[in-house]
Amino acid sequence: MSAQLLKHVLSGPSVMPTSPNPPGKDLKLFQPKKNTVLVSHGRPPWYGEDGKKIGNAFVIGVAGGSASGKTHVAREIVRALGSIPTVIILSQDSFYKHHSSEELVLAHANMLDFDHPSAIDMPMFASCLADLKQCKQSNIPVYSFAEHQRLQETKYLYGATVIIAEGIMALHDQSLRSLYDLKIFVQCDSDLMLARRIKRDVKERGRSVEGVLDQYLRFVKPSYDNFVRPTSSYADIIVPGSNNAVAIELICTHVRRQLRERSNQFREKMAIPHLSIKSKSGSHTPPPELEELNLTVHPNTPQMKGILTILRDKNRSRQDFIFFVDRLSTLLIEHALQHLPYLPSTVVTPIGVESPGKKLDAMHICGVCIQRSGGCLERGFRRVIRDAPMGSLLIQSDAVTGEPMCLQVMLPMAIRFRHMAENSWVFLLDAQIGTGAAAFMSIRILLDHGVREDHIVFVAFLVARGGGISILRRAFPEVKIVCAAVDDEMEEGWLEGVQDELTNPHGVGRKVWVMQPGMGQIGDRYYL
Ligand SMILES: Nc1ncnc2c1ncn2[C@@H]1O[C@H](COP(=O)(O)OP(=O)(O)O)[C@@H](O)[C@H]1O
Ligand SMILES: O=c1ccn([C@@H]2O[C@H](COP(=O)(O)O)[C@@H](O)[C@H]2O)c(=O)[nH]1
Repeated sequence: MSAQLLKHVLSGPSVMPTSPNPPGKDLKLFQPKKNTVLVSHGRPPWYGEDGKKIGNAFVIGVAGGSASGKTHVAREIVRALGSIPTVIILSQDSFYKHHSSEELVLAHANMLDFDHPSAIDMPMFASCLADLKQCKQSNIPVYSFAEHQRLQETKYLYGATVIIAEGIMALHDQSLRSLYDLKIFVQCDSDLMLARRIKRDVKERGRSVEGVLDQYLRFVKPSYDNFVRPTSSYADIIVPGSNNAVAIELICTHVRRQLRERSNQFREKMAIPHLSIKSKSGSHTPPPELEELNLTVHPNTPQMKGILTILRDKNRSRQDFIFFVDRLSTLLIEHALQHLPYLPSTVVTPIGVESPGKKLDAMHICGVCIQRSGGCLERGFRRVIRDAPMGSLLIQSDAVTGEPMCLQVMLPMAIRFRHMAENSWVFLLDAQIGTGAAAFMSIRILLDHGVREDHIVFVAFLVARGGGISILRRAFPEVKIVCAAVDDEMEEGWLEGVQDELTNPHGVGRKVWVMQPGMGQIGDRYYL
């Protein structure tokens, strides 16, 4: 088993991975949570150079009787996959329907049938699963076993490479079966299932032994015989409900092979054919003409030149650097506001004159900074656009392949819900666009959520003309890119032995492909 400890990301800042293998944690005791995106070393690109998605998430359906061991099998698969980037165990239990007060009275008397296929909201389950499979976000319902009720809240999920959907009826409907790449049925003796269910429901679901037995005889066993067991004929693999380590290893070998076939050396494609004119590697490709790039470059006023001169000066103090970065980000965000829609608006002035003007016509505006250096633009953003929610994306290069890896997605509410994302304007903030790999991934994440391409305004201090910008422009021509300057001169190459707390705490052998325009490592200069 891999030594990678899976981490729960997306449920709060405290769960950011701090190290792939924290000391003192017993991996055997580690229980992968259901309905949570589990991240090991990050998610590699799931799209090609054209910005279009390559394939879908790999979806496994796991059915079987109640307490047959479906959750156990799903968790063991996650554990055995170990370093697979991002996994969700999606539980069918979340999709039990909302119950009326009359139904709740029956439920608490063990008289409500939870084992009939009609008890589960199959269309909703299929639609959430289909969204996740297509790399879109989903806000799934939350169900309380203790209350026998669907709760008000929903759970936001996004970004899994592998999805394991488990439930007694997971193979029942064709609409679900058509979404699976692999169908599993967990086969278990009825007496073992009953014994496990009594133990589990008393301990974890607040039930009495008598109640569990009543419900079992009235609903659970007949339903197993009539609806659940027959679905085993749809399964690709029948896994025993106990002693199933060999079956699980076989499944994992299959999944690993499938994922390998889908991998795609993205960083190389972004960087290699577009070497800069001052490349250290000696290869020369003419950079694109500025007009071709369709950038919104801030007018090169003397004041702008002055700020850029200060920021390019490697001998400037950190205090100066921070002060002028904040000024520059304020100016750039002001400049970027020209891309938002405005409506005519007439006001009456204090001297009683009607004055025709404009007012902003955007429903939701939010900012998303690409960590860490995108955070340098946050202060400017907040100064100009008051009260706009901010989110962040953590994207880092893989230590071995150099691929951009998505480690954390913390998006504002307006983007988490698709209907709101479709009406949102998003300012994506990063200090510079070099290889363009992080910008590419961030734009793709927003598009996956339903943000319109022409509603994305990317704001960066500098763009490297010979970097990935032309590929980025070709892939996402509608995105507005606003910058202070476009640099021909930049440093380019592999940075070796970089130490960073998240992915490579010891700094050994880590190589990062860098293309840095004239301000160098802006995040380091601002924060360190
Ligand atoms: N292969 C197994 N070996 C030992 N105990 C198991 C195994 N599979 C499941 N169990 C135990 O049985 C109980 C029910 O399993 P669970 O996976 O929750 O069932 P399901 O999801 O099918 O309802 C749990 O307490 C679990 O620890
Ligand atoms: O409110 C509820 C909802 C469901 N159940 C029982 O749960 C099992 C399915 O869950 P497993 O994790 O697959 O065992 C099903 O047999 C229902 O009877 C419940 O008791 N109360």
